[in-house]
Amino acid sequence: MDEDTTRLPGKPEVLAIEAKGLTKRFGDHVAVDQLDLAIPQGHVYGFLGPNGAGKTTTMRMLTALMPPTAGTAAIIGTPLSERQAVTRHLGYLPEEPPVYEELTGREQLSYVAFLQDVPDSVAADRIDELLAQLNLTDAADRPISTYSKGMRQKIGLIQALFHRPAVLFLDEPTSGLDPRAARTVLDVLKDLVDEETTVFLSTHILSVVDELADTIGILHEGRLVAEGSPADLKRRAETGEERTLEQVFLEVTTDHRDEESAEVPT
Ligand SMILES: Nc1ncnc2c1ncn2[C@@H]1O[C@H](COP(=O)(O)OP(=O)(O)OP(=O)(O)O)[C@@H](O)[C@H]1O
Repeated sequence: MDEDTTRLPGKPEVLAIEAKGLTKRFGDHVAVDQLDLAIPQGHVYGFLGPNGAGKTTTMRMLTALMPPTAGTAAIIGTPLSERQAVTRHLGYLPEEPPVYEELTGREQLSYVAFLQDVPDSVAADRIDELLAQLNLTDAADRPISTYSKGMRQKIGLIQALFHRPAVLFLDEPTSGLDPRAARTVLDVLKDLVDEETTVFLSTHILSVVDELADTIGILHEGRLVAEGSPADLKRRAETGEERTLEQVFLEVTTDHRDEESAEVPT
């Protein structure tokens, strides 16, 4: 039988991110509780939730950095258990981007290119292009130890997208950025989405997901308590009344521990 279900007529396209019953326990504490996700390729998924809701833990599991306690997940159809294969499909910008303080921004990116087997001739041009796109050219040859938080964040973003991954996981990508720098990063993300990159974006900045996300998922106490398009979430099903994303967030992140439903609340 043909394994490639993407090419069979009538069969659904392989999902960018699929999770079934994904669960993480730390001792008695359930940080992520039976999470199901089905995110199509090319989508932007905005992942919201209060502090401690389990967002970073979810991203660490989906990027194969932390094994789940239970459940399964796959990136572009490759199960997380096939760690090497799965990491080729994905890029990850964690909250604290991993960088060598003593290297310059350019050297750090050259090192990343080397680790990713990108030939020097190709890497140099791509590094120049990305540094320019993120307004880092002037700082490129200074040690990272002299960088501001926002500059580090941009280097972290370049690292995450350098190998042109199909799926990009971003933890607070605009954290520490001034409004102009945040706009630059959002424009870079929009270009990636135009090229069919799937973006899984965790942030506390609601306007960012409101602008970029095709689907928003809200996590509370490890459970997905709401999921839908920004427009659907903001429209009350019963009355058609409009509300802000902030109102939705505040409503669905009150105590939902005993509720089973992950539907859009009305
Ligand atoms: N390594 C760990 N050991 C024990 N508990 C952990 C560990 N990592 C996370 N937790 C706990 O799991 C829960 C979820 O944490 P997580 O960092 O995933 O939340 P978050 O939604 O990313 O929060 P924030 O918005 O504050 O970054 C928290 O209660 C946290 O204390």
